[in-house]
Amino acid sequence: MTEILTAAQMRAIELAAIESGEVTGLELMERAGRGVVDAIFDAWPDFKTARGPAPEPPKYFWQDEDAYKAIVLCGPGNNGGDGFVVARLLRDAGWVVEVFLYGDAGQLPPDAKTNYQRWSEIGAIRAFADISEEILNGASLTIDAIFGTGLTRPLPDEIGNVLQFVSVQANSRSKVRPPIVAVDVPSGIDADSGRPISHSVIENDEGYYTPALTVTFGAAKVGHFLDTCTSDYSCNSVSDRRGPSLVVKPIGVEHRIEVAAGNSRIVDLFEPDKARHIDLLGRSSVGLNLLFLSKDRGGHKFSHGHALVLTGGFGKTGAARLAARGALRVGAGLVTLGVPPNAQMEVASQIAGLMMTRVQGGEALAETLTDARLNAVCVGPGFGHERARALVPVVLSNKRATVLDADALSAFANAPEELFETLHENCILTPHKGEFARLFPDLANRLAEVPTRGPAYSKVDATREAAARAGCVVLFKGPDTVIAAPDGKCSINSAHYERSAPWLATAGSGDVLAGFITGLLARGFSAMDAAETGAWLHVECAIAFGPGLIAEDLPEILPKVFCELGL
Ligand SMILES: NC(=O)C1=CN([C@@H]2O[C@H](COP(=O)(O)OP(=O)(O)OC[C@H]3O[C@@H](n4cnc5c(N)ncnc54)[C@H](OP(=O)(O)O)[C@@H]3O)[C@@H](O)[C@H]2O)[C@H](O)CC1
Ligand SMILES: [K+]
Repeated sequence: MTEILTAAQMRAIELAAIESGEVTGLELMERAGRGVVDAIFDAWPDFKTARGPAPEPPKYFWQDEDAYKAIVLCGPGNNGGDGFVVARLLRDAGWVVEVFLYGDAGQLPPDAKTNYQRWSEIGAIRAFADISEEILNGASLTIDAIFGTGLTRPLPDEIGNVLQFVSVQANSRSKVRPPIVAVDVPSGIDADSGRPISHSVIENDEGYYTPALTVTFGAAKVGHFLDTCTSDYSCNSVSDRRGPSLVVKPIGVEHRIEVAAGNSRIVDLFEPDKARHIDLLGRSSVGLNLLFLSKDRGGHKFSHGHALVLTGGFGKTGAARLAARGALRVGAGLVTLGVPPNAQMEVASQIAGLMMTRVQGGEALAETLTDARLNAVCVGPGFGHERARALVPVVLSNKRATVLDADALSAFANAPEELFETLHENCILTPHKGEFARLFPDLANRLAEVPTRGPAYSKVDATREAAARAGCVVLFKGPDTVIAAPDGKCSINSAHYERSAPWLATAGSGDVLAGFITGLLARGFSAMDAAETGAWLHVECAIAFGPGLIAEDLPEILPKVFCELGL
């Protein structure tokens, strides 16, 4: 797990570092600008040479001069200050650089003003009004240093119009365009929520602009992994196949940010309210309870738990069978499918390795659950609303660790409070966007409103509120899956940037996820650990399988993922 920060947390760290006397704001800005230029040269090694010929393939630009040319768009705050540093360093590296400033140079904050002056001594600064399509198209690279973590309100039209064009540039699939590098955060995107504050101004048919590369400082920001910030429109990224890149450059304040297990966490230092802490489930598995996934040599099947996966009726059992297969592969000792009589034949012919028991109504289910060895239940995939309304209360009253998915959630759309009253701390709800809106319509509406102020209401906020209301863990699915516990503990399971897994968007993939989590519950994981580990493994499986993935492949590739983890 990796710590990710809100804009306020990052500001607090920066301030503490400056106030302690260990670094000046100006030095931090210099390191930030240097970080951007280093990241550019890492991403496009040809740019280091400062002069053409244009790299082949791909063609990054239209070159009509010897030197590479950068357009640097600077805003009125410290993000703009970083832009002036980048301009100077690129020029030192032999580039032609054109700088544009939004706003009044006299109003720049002190460190940005110093760097403005340093640049003024070596180059011109023009107003935003002078920017044209021709200028932007004639560059090898555009640097977006307009706004970073300080964005508070909708963008003025003048900036919106430039970003509108940049957006078309970045998103064009028909032409090779000069890449865009965002300093800290793509301008107009709120650093906490990943949502555009300026929605109406810039969004076009192809969506918000996606930089080829975003370079952020010290730690990634929460918004980098949420909502629009993770949309994947760019065809002009560092590597087209991989999609947009996010690079975190150190600026010397990292000792103040929790980086490794055992260190004090940022939240302990700056926010006594531990609930504000947010983890990122990224490439690193550090912090996940993976050792617990190994099976000790002396164990037998009952020492790894017994999961019950309830199925729907005839013709509707596929989803639950996928979940059951996931539960078995993730290591539950036994998995039993609870099947209504009309689906027995269908299930019996397709369940190698699984067991089956007859579960028609509430009485039969209560009887089944008298077996205390059944320690985890999955209910919802392919279940049907009627069956869910009858059986979910029985499952919940038996207080087993339980995953409620799909129909087990939607069936309570008219009376979510009824469901919340019966949930307990060992439950996990796994809604996708539509199911979330059925159970938490007010939170979904708030999330759907176009934000007019930053920090904007985010998927993290909504999931935390939902978990507190439901009194159990909520895993809000999507390409930006957010997992929250009632006490506010929260993580984002990222499937973006170097962990991009677009093939996961396939029918049945959510059923397998519910099965993974149920299997982990059966193995004794706590609800939050099971949700986090299940979601993380789910993405790892998709990455391990790659293109062509269908849901059935997810459980089958899990052994390979386990092997690579050294289990
Ligand atoms: N955190 C670090 O360790 C470092 C951060 N650096 C860089 O600094 C920015 C954050 O700088 P900050 O000055 O706080 O914020 P911004 O540059 O993003 O923007 C603030 C200014 O913009 C005005 N503003 C905000 N929204 C709008 C808008 N919609 N339209 C017009 N103007 C807007 C705001 O004005 P106010 O009236 O709201 O005060 C500010 O003037 C961070 O992202 C990093 O890039 C350091 O350089 C390195 C260390
Ligand atoms: K920016």
